[in-house]
Amino acid sequence: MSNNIIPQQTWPAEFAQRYREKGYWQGETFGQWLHDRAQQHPDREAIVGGEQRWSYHQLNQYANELAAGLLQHGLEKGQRVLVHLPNIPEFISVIFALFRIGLIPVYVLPAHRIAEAEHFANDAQAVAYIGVDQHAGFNYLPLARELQKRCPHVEKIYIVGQSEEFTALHSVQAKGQGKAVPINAAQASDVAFLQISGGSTGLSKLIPRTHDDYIYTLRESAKIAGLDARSVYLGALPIAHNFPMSSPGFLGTLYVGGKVVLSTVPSPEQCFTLIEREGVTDTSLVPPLLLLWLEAASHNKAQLHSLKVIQVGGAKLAAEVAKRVRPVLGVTLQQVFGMAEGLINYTRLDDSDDLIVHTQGRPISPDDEILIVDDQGRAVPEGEPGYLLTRGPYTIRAYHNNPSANARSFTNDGFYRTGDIVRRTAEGYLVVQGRANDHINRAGEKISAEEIEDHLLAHPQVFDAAVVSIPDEFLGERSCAFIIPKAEKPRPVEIKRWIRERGLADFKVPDQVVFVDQFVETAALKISRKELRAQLRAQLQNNSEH
Ligand SMILES: O=C(O)c1cccc(O)c1O
Repeated sequence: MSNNIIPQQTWPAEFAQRYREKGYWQGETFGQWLHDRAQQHPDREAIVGGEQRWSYHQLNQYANELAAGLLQHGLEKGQRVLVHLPNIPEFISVIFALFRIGLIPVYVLPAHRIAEAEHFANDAQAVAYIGVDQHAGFNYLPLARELQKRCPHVEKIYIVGQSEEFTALHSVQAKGQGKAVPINAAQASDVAFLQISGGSTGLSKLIPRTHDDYIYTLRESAKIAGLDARSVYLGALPIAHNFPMSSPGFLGTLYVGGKVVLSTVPSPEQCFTLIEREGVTDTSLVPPLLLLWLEAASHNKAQLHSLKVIQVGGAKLAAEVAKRVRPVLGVTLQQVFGMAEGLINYTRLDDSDDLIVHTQGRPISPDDEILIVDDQGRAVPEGEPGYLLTRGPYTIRAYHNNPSANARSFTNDGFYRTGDIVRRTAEGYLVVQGRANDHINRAGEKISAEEIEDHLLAHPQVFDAAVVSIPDEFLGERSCAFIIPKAEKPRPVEIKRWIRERGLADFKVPDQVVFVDQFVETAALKISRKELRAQLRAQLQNNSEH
């Protein structure tokens, strides 16, 4: 039963045919291309991380060994596996092992905790979890234990590092040594992995990406970012994120035969050292990190001399900050506006400074269809802001196993409602103006207001709660929880602790907690959550201005 991924709504045949005819989908798989690169340039460096330095031959071999070991453990094609790893080389050998034998990784962010892991395990009906003993001061073994207790279908747990009662990942690899595996058990049209959505409404949804569609974005993204075999990409953001994974990210770099350097943290201290030591040419950052890097580079630019391009995305970059990139860092800025569901826009490296500073770029593909519409779904006049809808050769047609989200998020003719509000310039570039969804974009992490409200409402002293985004100079946005207490008012720290103890990622803990007696002054009882959040946000901003 759990062997087969639930059938997806996918591209209609005539679209699929067009995407193949135009050469976007080339029938290639992840398992195949890594094998090809290892044949083409076995000794070239592929991955550097911590003390490890792997050639393409080694990466491919380790992926093979892991794949063979996992098959011996009884895992089967089509099954889902949670991959909960930080920026370490094993992240990459693990996912290629899974790709090769047609197992489906589900990427869990290192910052995610038991609540998220449980949700993804259930949603994907995962049979295994691959994690790490500890990272960034957090011990993941209790999480793995709890996960297995809550989700008995997660039968197998593999751990990088001290595995205690669980299976050590290296023992799986050892078991697979010298065993043959097929280079490629998957079809290019198969789902290769499940990426996670930002969770704009309620819980995160799973995003099924096929080999064909994702490899298309890698190939084009690498071209648009100017990557080639001499490129050295630094993974500074958590590489489980779609952005450093594929825009063009570590996968785009490996696709063209470059070198990937992994940093376990995105701090300027560690990253600048790696950039200098490894001759890093490209990296990607979210706006708050770019601010830190700009600050650090103002005294310390010499270490960055190999760096050529920085992609910035995940949240809107202020033009004032964008302007400082070239003078301060001596590199070309590439703005990226993308989403794990598909559509990616880039400014091009040879664009005018004006486009690079003031827009979020244009789509990858000539077949990315863009609609900008009003509340009634009618196209807005050119240049006016509206809701962004899109459809194309690498934008999903449905979430995994989620009919209600699919009904909300896709039009009948297969356009994805991105939830972003954009306008399009005369040159065809998009400028992000805002969003339709009530999520908080906290330094690139998208937090669903609804998800946090549900957890707050579970608190015994909370009568009602509304979570809103507040502009923040550094984070872009921070979260504020408005709470109507029951008889006894809890302290803000108790509310924050509550969210942590519910097993949620730290970035979801409200930055600010405000207690109020009621939400609306008037008798406007029929107010929507969305209007309510807007009112509260305005209220807080008015108060802070007075
Ligand atoms: O999800 C994102 O924010 C994002 C940003 C830039 C590039 C991407 O691929 C993304 O998924």
